[in-house]
Amino acid sequence: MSLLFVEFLGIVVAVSLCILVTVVWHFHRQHQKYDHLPGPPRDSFWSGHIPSIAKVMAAGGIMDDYVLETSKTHGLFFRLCLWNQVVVVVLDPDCIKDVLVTGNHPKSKRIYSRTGSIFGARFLGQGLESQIDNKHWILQRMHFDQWFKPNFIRQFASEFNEFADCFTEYLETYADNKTEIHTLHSFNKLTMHLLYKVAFNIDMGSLHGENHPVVTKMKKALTGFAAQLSNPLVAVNPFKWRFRRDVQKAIHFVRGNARQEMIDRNVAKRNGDYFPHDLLEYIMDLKEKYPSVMTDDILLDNVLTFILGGQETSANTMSFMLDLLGRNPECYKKLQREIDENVGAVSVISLNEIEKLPYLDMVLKETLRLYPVGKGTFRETIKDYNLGGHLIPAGTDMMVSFYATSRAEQNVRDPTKFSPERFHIDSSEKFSKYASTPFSAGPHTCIGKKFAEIQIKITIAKIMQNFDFELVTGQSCDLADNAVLQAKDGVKCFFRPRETVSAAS
Ligand code: HEM
Repeated sequence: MSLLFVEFLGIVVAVSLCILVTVVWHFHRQHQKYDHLPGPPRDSFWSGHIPSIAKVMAAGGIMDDYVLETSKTHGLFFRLCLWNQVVVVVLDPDCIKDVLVTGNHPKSKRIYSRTGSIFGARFLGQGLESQIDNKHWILQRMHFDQWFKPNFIRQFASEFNEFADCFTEYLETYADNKTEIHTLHSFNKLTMHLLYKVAFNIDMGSLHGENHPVVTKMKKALTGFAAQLSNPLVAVNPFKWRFRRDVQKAIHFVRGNARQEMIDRNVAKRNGDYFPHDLLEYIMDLKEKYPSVMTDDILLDNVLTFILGGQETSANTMSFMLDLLGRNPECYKKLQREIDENVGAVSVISLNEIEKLPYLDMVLKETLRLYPVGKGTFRETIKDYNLGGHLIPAGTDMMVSFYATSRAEQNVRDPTKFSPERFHIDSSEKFSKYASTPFSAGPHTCIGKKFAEIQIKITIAKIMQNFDFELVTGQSCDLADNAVLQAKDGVKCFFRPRETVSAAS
């Protein structure tokens, strides 16, 4: 061996040792900063609690199941280590109020900066969901809040009805009590078509047959979104290059399509054509009034944000609702009775009629308590912060798991039981309103809550008006975590037309 080679080897070993010592020191300092907080012991110095989380996921659970399990032994406030990153988990309702509402904490930069682009392709960009600059977010939110106000959304009641009718017509074709309907696929198509129509006046065609190309590409983009959020290694894995390329192409297609819609609308407006006050119209007015805030790119970011925020969330909620009703025949019958008695067979369900269905409201709330499809959210401390008597260092991510909070025995009585009555105004069971916040709370609360509630209630009421259904047997209750919470088997049902529907009294 030449002297030169030995010297070279010596340098390589010394540099590697220096790197190792620096990394060990960094990990050690990171852990030390949080050692005063409660939490389970780390599985490993390097990966922290990742092995335990991976074990739960390998057994068919989601990360939030691990969080819920941990809360049984470590309480409603604890720290978790994900590699060198420490996350403070907050499941205590009073602390959640502080994290989401009163404490004025911004969204976590580490988490939300990853939602702006997927594999380098701009996706949600700097729209409401991914905007981490608070000043810019406030400006956008202030403008969009107007469009999503309940009184504004009410004017779309006829479109919500029209789409629910298209959906029942679609179901009729297969309602022979022996054809399996994958309700999640069907609801996904419905919510995508409805969003495009109500928000952008775009007709995506029939619910039967092949998907519209935008639906197919959007699905691909969403798969990439979920993959990037759940496993950052997908972005660098050389064997995944084809997947990354397809996702990038899909995103370019979807953004290009939305951009073209905006151009076409401009031309049509110049020609004096009539348009409803849809979201696109509203967005384009904003651009004229505030050209420096609402650039073309920011507007496109928000178009995609509303589609992403509104489509799978509502579709999954409706599937979970059918699943829970199918497994709880008494609740099913009670809901059907309420709809028969208050709405009967009317063909257009107005918002006044929807307000006459308190049990439907309770069923929706209880469904979202058990399956908060948005799962959770993250905020960040900008200075050292005292939360519930625990000192949290500046720059820490605080995770609120809606799923684990509303399933924790400390927060809700008999939490795994489906009991819509617990949301009755006179219920003897009292729990904090921060024990179940599926639409989040505080300034970042879901902007589309009213939109989702109206859409879901009209669609479910129409299904119950027209059909009886039962779950296909042998389906698992396993959950999948694909950016939103999903039923792995998609909630398959058999439908049959109802024989008689009594008139509303
Ligand atoms: C059952 C249906 C829905 C559920 C459970 C849900 C849940 C949530 C949750 C938990 C958040 C807060 C996320 C966070 O704090 O990071 C959120 C935010 C948001 N949602 Fe929804 N959502 C639903 C439907 C919708 C609909 C229909 C739309 C639009 C058409 C929408 C648009 C948004 C937007 C834009 C945000 C970001 C708000 C902001 O940060 O200013 N969502 N949603």
